[in-house]
Amino acid sequence: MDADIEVRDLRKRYGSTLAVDGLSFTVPPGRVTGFVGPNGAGKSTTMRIILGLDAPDEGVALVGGRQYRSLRTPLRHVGALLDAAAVHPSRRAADHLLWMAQASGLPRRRVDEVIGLVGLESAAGRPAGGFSLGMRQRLGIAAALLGDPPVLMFDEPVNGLDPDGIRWIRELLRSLAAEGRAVLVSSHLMGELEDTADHLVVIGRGRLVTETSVGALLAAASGGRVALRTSHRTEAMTVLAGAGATVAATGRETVTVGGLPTERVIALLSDHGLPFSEVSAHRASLEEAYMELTRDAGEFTAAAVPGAS
Ligand SMILES: Nc1ncnc2c1ncn2[C@@H]1O[C@H](COP(=O)(O)OP(=O)(O)OP(=O)(O)O)[C@@H](O)[C@H]1O
Repeated sequence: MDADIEVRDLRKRYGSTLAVDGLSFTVPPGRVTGFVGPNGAGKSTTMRIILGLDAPDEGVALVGGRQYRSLRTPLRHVGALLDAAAVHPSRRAADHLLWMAQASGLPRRRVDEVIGLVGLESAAGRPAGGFSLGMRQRLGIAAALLGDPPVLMFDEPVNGLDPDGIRWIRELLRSLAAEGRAVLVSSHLMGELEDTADHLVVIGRGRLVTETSVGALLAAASGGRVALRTSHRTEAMTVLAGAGATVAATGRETVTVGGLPTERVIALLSDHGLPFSEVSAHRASLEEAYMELTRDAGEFTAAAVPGAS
């Protein structure tokens, strides 16, 4: 079976809300694909449709070339973490996994394996109702991994986690992709995916904004700009802007400069006796790249910032 997800011309309406509006994208094997868009963009709806939990009005969603509902043992094809709270509170973690494994004809030893993979050994015999959010996320991930599936989907997996939990999930996602699996991970915050995703599917109001590699997006957003650190920020900005540069303050002592080569920036500062401690090629953050990407899409930006006009 192919390890990929294919979404083609998907459309889904709830009453007067068009949640997904003609969306198409693919999630190939061997990399982490970030699924990004503001709250309400249609990410969860798309994931639910991929998992057969909701039916599209138009279009198809395929896992390994097949519709979810046609899979006889779905856990072996795709694992998903959509809602970490979806475990009966009085059920012990190991029993929850065993029940899932038995329903899919998976051996009991697989339960112990996934408990080990997510580091829940010491809590496996306890009722899930007493679990912290981080432990519930781990249990949800253990369930997703149970069938050793080639395709994995995680809806906002780092929501509410502490820095250790976030680091753990990032490393796990990367290692699952390195094993050749197709990994789709959603987030409404671009920055969260900076160190995790290789590729991005960006959506807004149910429509595709762009499908791009993280590297290409960052390179385009960094586009020949120079990062400058100086204790004389205001004076430096005045001099550089006077020479035709586009300047933007990024911190108390930091500025990005567009439209002038590095040598010219250095020459201008030196000519005006302005000290600087650092001049380097600017590396945009994913958040900056995202803002740039959506800046001209007025409708999309308005959706990203409720109440903005
Ligand atoms: N079952 C439903 N009934 C009615 N409207 C719904 C339903 N599910 C989603 N919607 C609406 O569809 C739109 C898309 O919602 P969805 O949850 O898919 O977005 P999202 O990108 O996952 O957002 P978030 O980042 O907040 O999770 C929203 O306007 C939402 O209110």
